[in-house]
Amino acid sequence: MRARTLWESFGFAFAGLRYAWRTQRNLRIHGAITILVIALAGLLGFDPLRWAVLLLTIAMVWAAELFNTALEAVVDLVSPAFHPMARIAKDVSAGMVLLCAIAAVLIGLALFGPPLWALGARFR
Ligand SMILES: Nc1ncnc2c1ncn2[C@@H]1O[C@H](COP(=O)(O)OP(=O)(O)OP(=O)(O)O)[C@@H](O)[C@H]1O
Repeated sequence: MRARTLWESFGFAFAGLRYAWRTQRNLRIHGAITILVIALAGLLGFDPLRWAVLLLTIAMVWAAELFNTALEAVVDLVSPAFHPMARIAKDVSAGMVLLCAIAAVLIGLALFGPPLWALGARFR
């Protein structure tokens, strides 16, 4: 296979992101939540450590969803017909996304809870 330019490689990566965005409703939901939490973190004046944890958490959920999309495509390619192992592969992958989403909610509570509580206290 011939050597690619860096731009061509980025092009493939963006094509993958575009495909996942177009076909995966969950990813678009993550997109909306990502914009909301980044805006809220900005309003609350997150410190650098809070930003780092927030961005890592967002990346974790997006990466899990993208990996799940890639795995679904591979499973559909090798096993378009029903197969118990195909079901296991897809279910385990869905479990990974669920686990990451639950962790993200808990991390979100830890990150946003104290500053929101402190903000609320000023109005009580
Ligand atoms: N080839 C297959 N053989 C056996 N079971 C399958 C197969 N394809 C899908 N399934 C079952 O159907 C479920 C849903 O699969 P599907 O490919 O529709 O994912 P999805 O619901 O679109 O997931 P997502 O919402 O993450 O895109 C799987 O978790 C699995 O249990």
